[in-house]
Parts: sequence; structure tokens; C-alpha cells
Amino acid sequence: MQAPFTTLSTFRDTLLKAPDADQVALAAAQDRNGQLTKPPGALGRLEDLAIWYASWRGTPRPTIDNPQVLIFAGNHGVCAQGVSAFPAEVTVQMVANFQHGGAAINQLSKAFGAKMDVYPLDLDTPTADFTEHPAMSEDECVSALQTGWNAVDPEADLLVTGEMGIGNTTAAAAVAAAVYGGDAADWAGRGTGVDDAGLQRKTDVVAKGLARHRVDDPLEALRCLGGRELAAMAGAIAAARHYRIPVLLDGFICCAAAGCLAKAADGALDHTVAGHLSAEGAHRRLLDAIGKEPLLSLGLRLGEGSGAALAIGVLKGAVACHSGMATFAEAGVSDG
Ligand SMILES: O=C(O)c1ccc[n+]([C@@H]2O[C@H](COP(=O)([O-])O)[C@@H](O)[C@H]2O)c1
Ligand SMILES: Cc1cc2nc[nH]c2cc1C
Repeated sequence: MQAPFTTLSTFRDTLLKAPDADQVALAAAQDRNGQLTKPPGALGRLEDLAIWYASWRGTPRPTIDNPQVLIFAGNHGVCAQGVSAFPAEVTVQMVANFQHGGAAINQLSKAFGAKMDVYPLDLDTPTADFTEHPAMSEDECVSALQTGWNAVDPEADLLVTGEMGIGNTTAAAAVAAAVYGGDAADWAGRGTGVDDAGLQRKTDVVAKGLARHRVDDPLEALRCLGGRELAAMAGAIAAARHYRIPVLLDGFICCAAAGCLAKAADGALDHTVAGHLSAEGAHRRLLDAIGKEPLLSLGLRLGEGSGAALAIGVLKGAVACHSGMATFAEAGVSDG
């Protein structure tokens, strides 16, 4: 289905009208979980994960057969201010690498049985430098949200949203600060590995952006301080909700985009789980702000959906146990 919105305001309406989890499937999955051949709670968080997944898929005994990984790439005007350890050309070069199968996310998608699609978003036209102008016009922002929405395969049964964009930890820090408060220094981190001087430049750039765009609306924060790949991830996460497809969130940039949705509509991230805790310093703060506990913590700070893709394995394990295990009655095991 084509994206059902043409403005930021109608995108917000779409979020507010989103469906909820299936309460009947939720209760049935809880009931089934209580009958499986294990001591109560012995599978720890895997039990909650499987029940959550079942509730969104609308069946007490789901399987994960068709995960989708979406990578959105964007370029950023703020790069000209020396906020990244890498030059902006790396974004388009990495897109070619994704297309040729040579990036980490290609290997991880293959390893976890996911199909992967890459969307370069107007890479020849970076967003405006947000210290001077809004990063995007409303049309540009809506167009990126629509690309994200339309990229989601309605037949997928799990979604990972990832990104590539030199400079986008600066954009994400600015968005997070605008949406969740705090100072630039609370949200600016080392990204691809900037040194102390680079981190200071980056903090100043975020502070300048926040001073220029005094936004009190999360979708305006996305437009004025974010980037096309952040907007596309937000659009994809919203579409997944529409189709009741559970989502694994990736690192700092993905969660900054997701945070705009959570602020725009209560419960907008109920169909999502945080795949991992990134090494980007402010990711923990952001996860706390959106109320998510990460599944993995492996020191990754790559982006590309890599941490979330690894978490597909954990979720598949949870769902395989939940749907495949015998009950005490079936196995003839005494239930204590
Ligand atoms: O996902 C994360 O938490 C993460 C943390 C640090 C860096 N990245 C990736 O690195 C790029 C942004 O870093 P930077 O330093 O250019 O802002 C972008 O392509 C992201 O995918 C991603
Ligand atoms: C090489 C490289 C690969 C990446 N993948 C995601 N962000 C990245 C940033 C760089 C610099």
C-alpha cells in the first residue's frame, strides 16, 4: 500500500490511528507459555519476547520465516563542519558496498535468513546544514517518510531498520536533545571515532542547531535537525505497525528516529524491541527515554542495522522455543 499521508500532520494522524496488539493472541500465548516443559520463567526474557511477538502477529504459535532488513542512506549538510572522522563520500561508497554484498549487514542478513534492501536517499543533495537552515523542507521530510513506509514488505514477519550516513550521529544527537531535553553535550558522542577536538566541534554544532530551531514538536525536530535516512526509518517503523510487523531497533540513529514517533503518539513503539546497546555514549540515555531495554550489548557502533540484525537470532530462538516446545501434558513430564 502507498503511504497514507502527504504532510507531517497527516503522518501524525496515521500514527494516532495505528492498530494495537491482538489481546486474544496475547492471552493465548501467555497460557501456552505456562504449559511448556520448563520451570516457570526459566527462559527468562525469551518468554516475554515470544509472547510479545505472538501478540503482534495475532497468533499464539507464530514462526519467523520472512524477516526484512531495510537500510536507508542519507547525506548531511553539517558534515562540512568537520563532525565526522570520515568524509561524506563514504556514504555513497558504502551504498555500492551494500549493493555488492560486501558490508557487515550483508553477512548478518544472510546469517539470520533476512532479505535486505538498500535505499539511497538523494545522496547528491545533502540535507541543509541545520546550524543555518532547517535540514529538510516539509516536502523533503514527507518524501523520505513515504520512501520508508513504501519500502516495508507487507508480507514480512519481522523488520530491522538500519541506516548509513556520514554525519548522522550529529543529526541524531540534535534530534534526541530537541525531543527529550538536555544539553548538546549530553547527546553528542564519538560516532565513527572523532577525537576530542572533533567532539567539541560536534557538541557546538548540536548546540547551535538547538538554538536556531526551537522546536517543541517531535516531527518538526525530525524535519529541522534530522535527515532523510532518519525520516525513512521513522516511516518504515510506522508502516510496520500498520501491518502488525514487529520491529527490532538498531543503534543511536535508529532510536533517535524512533524517539520522534514515541513523542508524537503514545505507544507508537509498542511493536518494537531494542536490538542492542550501541557503544555510542548517549544510546543508553536514549533507550531510557524511549523505555527500552536492549537485547544485546556487544560494543557495536557500526549502524547499518547490524545490532538489530544480530538480535533476529535471539528473537528467532525465543519464538522457536515458544512455538516448538512440547507442553507438560504432551511430553508426559510432571509439572511439579
Ligand atoms: O548505530 C550506532 O549507534 C552508530 C554509532 C556510531 C556510528 N554509526 C554509523 O556511523 C555513521 C555516523 O557516524 P558519524 O561519526 O559520521 O556521525 C553512520 O553511517 C552510522 O551508521 C552508528
Ligand atoms: C566504513 C564505514 C562503514 C559504515 N557503516 C555504517 N556506517 C559506517 C561508517 C563508515 C566510515
